[in-house]
Amino acid sequence: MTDADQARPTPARTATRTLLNLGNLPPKRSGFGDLASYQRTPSRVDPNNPPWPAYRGYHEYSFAHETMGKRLPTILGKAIDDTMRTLNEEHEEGKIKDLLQCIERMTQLMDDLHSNATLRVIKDDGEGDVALWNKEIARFFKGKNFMNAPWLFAEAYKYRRLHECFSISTYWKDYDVFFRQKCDTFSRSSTAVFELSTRFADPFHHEAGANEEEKLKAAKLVFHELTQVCLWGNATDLSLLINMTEEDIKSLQSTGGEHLAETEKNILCNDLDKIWDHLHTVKGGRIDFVLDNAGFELYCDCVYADWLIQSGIANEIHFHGKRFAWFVSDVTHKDWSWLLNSMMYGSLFPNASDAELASLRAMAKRWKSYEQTGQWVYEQHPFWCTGYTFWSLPSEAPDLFQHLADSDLVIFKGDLNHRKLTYDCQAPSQTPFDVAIGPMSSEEGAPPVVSIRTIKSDVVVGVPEEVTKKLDKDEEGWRISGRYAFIGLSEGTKTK
Ligand SMILES: O=P(O)(O)OC[C@H]1O[C@](O)(CO)[C@@H](O)[C@@H]1O
Repeated sequence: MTDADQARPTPARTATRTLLNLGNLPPKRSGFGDLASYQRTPSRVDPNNPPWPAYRGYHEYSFAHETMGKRLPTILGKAIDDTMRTLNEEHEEGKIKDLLQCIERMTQLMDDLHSNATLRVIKDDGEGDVALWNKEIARFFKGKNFMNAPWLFAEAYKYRRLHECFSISTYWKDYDVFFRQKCDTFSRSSTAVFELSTRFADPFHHEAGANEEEKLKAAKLVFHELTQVCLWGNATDLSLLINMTEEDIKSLQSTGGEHLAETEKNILCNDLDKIWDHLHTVKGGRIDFVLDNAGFELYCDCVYADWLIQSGIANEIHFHGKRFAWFVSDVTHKDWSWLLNSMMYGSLFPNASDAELASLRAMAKRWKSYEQTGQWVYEQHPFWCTGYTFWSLPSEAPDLFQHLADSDLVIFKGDLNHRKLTYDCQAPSQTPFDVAIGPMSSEEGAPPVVSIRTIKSDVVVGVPEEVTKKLDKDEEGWRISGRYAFIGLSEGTKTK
């Protein structure tokens, strides 16, 4: 019996059973059509039963299988190595013993992953999300394990359990097992970092004597290119690229105009023009970034946000990060501060010229001043680190929804946010983006929402069926390669 069958209400039992002899009719056949083409009625959607069938770890055809079976244990193994390294560098006995217990808990988590254990509740570690987690487990995932729970939930649960290994300790509550990797990748991104800083350190200005029409045209061109810089910044994903060389990093970080033009054809759903039509009418507004990865991607997001302020479109930018280490490279407050401070004071790039370093500092100085004046605000709502998809955002985090509703545009960065927006299920690819994100587009007060993602997992919406069918046929692995991308807009209901 499939999960979908299990969720169906049991029909009322009839008093007597009538057995018909159907011997002359054609035999019963199974396997009619593709399960994925049936949409669940909205009232029956819940975290274990998405609008279309979920991806689950036991689905060997999906990236869920590879992730749950191989990638997560590898990531956890590396996390244990990192913690051992910290242990070897520590000198206080109390802290050493405490950290050893964290390592024991990580080893237990590894056993649970390997043995496909049942998902237990999260221990009360005083975090603001415990009630949300345990309510969801009790209501929808009782008795489920890592492989048969929907992939999105099981994967998020693993990162929450990893956090718990530390959050219940005495001295290591905020320890980030991925911090070293995140810093290291940024410091190996010098080519692309300086490509941008040397262009954007000087305040943005229009050509002298340009008229309004020319200014608008120029702004549109910058918008087009910077949005793509912000998009391809999402390609440097540490959870996928476990042992990246400097050359790998360089080829992923496309910031040059020529490369951008070449890669624009890989944006399978491209609402850039529609987004500009909306954005250029906004003056001194508020834009929100629901962040994805730290380091280079965050740096690109900040360059973009800086331009949004300088162009007069926005006067306020809210950045939404995670409260703790999440999906390897997601931004935490520590990553945010580290980026700005290492740009300003660090010496991460020993081969850089004085002019390059000066350009980086000039930008960091301006970004820090935005923070001081309150034009840039960093936030970290507990909801972002739960297993809920964003279909549940209005109901499970109404305060956050109301807050986002005040924005002129909410930009969701990256693959994971895209999975959460679309319920990470097997929706037909031609499903329009605003249909796929459900309440985030239809709820009263829903703000305009943009998803900017390089495609790194199975779910694809907003793309004609013939395009995905051809890719499925011709290019194995295209859904996880990060070679293709998505930039989609939902206008929301605010202005309607
Ligand atoms: O950093 P991003 O763009 O959210 O990508 C995260 C990656 O990890 C995944 O969650 C799979 O583990 C996918 O969403 C994607 O492959």
